[in-house]
Amino acid sequence: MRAELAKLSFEPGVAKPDPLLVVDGVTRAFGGLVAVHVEHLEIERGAITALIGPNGAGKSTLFNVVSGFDRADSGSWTFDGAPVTGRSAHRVARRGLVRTFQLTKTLSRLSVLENMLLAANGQRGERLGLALLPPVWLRQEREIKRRADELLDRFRLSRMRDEYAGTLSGGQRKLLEMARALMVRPTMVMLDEPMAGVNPALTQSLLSHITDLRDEGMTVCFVEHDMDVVMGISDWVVCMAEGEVVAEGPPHAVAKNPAVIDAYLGKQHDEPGTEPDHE
Ligand SMILES: Nc1ncnc2c1ncn2[C@@H]1O[C@H](COP(=O)(O)OP(=O)(O)OP(=O)(O)O)[C@@H](O)[C@H]1O
Repeated sequence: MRAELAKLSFEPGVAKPDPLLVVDGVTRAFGGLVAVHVEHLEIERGAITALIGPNGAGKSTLFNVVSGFDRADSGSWTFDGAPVTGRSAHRVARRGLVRTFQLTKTLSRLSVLENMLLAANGQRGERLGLALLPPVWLRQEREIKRRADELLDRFRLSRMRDEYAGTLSGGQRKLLEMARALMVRPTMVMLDEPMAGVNPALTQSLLSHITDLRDEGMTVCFVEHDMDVVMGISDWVVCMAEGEVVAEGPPHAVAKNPAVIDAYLGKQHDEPGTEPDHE
């Protein structure tokens, strides 16, 4: 349905042909600051959606709320037709929605493989009865290891399998973060600045991993500040400013959208100390 996106009206909150995630009336405030106030947002299944907006626009907070890492003050959201409002991150992940973090969650004093196995935690032993039966448990253990090795191979981290994760470069940590997210075989991944701090060679590799995931049918939503990256791989772009969705559309339409230009320029103009001197 990706091709259908170009036919939509490019309005904030526009209905998508086949939405996987649907957000309604979600608000989240910190003290007096309304970090997120999203009236309606649909994320198309099987597409790459970029979430852009100036610093403090509410992008990470929205990711946190829908993925179960933070609570909303109001609103609801559904994933693949099922209500997931207020569910824990663990339960949301079991439904197929997984997020990664700007600062990766890898544990430096564990090996790369152990980090992968930890990400699968919760798959095993979900049903206590089964978990108590050693053969079943062992079979699951083997399956989880096989999945981890397959992903380490895919992300070219096999060489590092038994090294401490702390020895990985920044870019390799990002790859590991993505590989870990895939351990639970999600249908949608939310990537928070997957390219930040990554050298140009690995950026290319990360970008092709993201498009490969989409081409295999996964839904990808990612927060990104680098507009070249956004333009290069997104099927659709959502722009937030001051907690709200201010524009949506295909990359080139969004780049020209006055609300988007305002969001970025307005931020600069509002910055204390950047006012022109009228004296
Ligand atoms: N735990 C928190 N406590 C207090 N304020 C918070 C908290 N988390 C976020 N905020 C505030 O909410 C607003 C939105 O922050 P958020 O991190 O979601 O923005 P963002 O669009 O992801 O920004 P960036 O691009 O800089 O990561 C900001 O003003 C931020 O300071």
